[in-house]
Amino acid sequence: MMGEREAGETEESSKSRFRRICVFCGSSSGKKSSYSDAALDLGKELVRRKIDLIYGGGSVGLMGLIAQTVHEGGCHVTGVIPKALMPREISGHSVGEVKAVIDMHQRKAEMARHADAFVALPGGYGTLEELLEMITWSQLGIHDKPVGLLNVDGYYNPLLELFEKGAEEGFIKPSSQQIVVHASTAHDLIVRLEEYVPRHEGVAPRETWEMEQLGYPASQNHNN
Ligand SMILES: C/C(=C\CNc1ncnc2c1ncn2[C@@H]1O[C@H](COP(=O)(O)O)[C@@H](O)[C@H]1O)CO
Repeated sequence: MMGEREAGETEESSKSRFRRICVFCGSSSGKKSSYSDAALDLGKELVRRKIDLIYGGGSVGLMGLIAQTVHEGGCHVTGVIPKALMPREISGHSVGEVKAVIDMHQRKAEMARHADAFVALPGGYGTLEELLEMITWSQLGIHDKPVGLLNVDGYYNPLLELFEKGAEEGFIKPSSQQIVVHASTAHDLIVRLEEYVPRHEGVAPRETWEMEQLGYPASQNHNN
């Protein structure tokens, strides 16, 4: 008995608590094929669960792989890209919807506002900065959306160890350690994100952190 589901759908593919997930990932592909495989795998997992993608725009590196996979799978792709990165020689040719924004700050605010959860694939400084800001915003109570690390081939082990050390040394509250959800496969990570319940105390109530107060009114739209 399939109930409300269509033929071929599993329980996982028929519903998700997330409508859109924001993925941060390398503008390069990295040296191991496992990084590209993981980007493709995550893209397929989003499609299976009918989750739309928000990402940094462009077609370079792992960003391009996941965007292409989600787009070809029939889910919506929104690339949020600062005007300065829009020339094709920098970011390549985007798929799906492209939202042009003024700068990196506005990009992050846009991504954060529209996503229901965040996932970081392997990446460099840009990915780390985006990931850490979403963790910090969760810690402060700006949002309570799940933040996940796809720890492909142990790429993020040193960062996870640093977080442990931060807690041991008294810089990260034990209650804030649960903000970061991690797994080594896309399937396991999405399952954990679906189950995530925020348990830490934000520093200030969320209503007092409206994005509008950060200088990015919801009505502001810089589509070209
Ligand atoms: C620097 C290079 C290409 C720049 N092209 C980019 N296009 C779109 N978005 C980008 C680009 N570079 C960085 N980003 C954002 O940061 C994350 C990736 O940065 P990383 O340093 O590669 O990890 C990504 O999530 C984007 O939001 C040529 O390599």
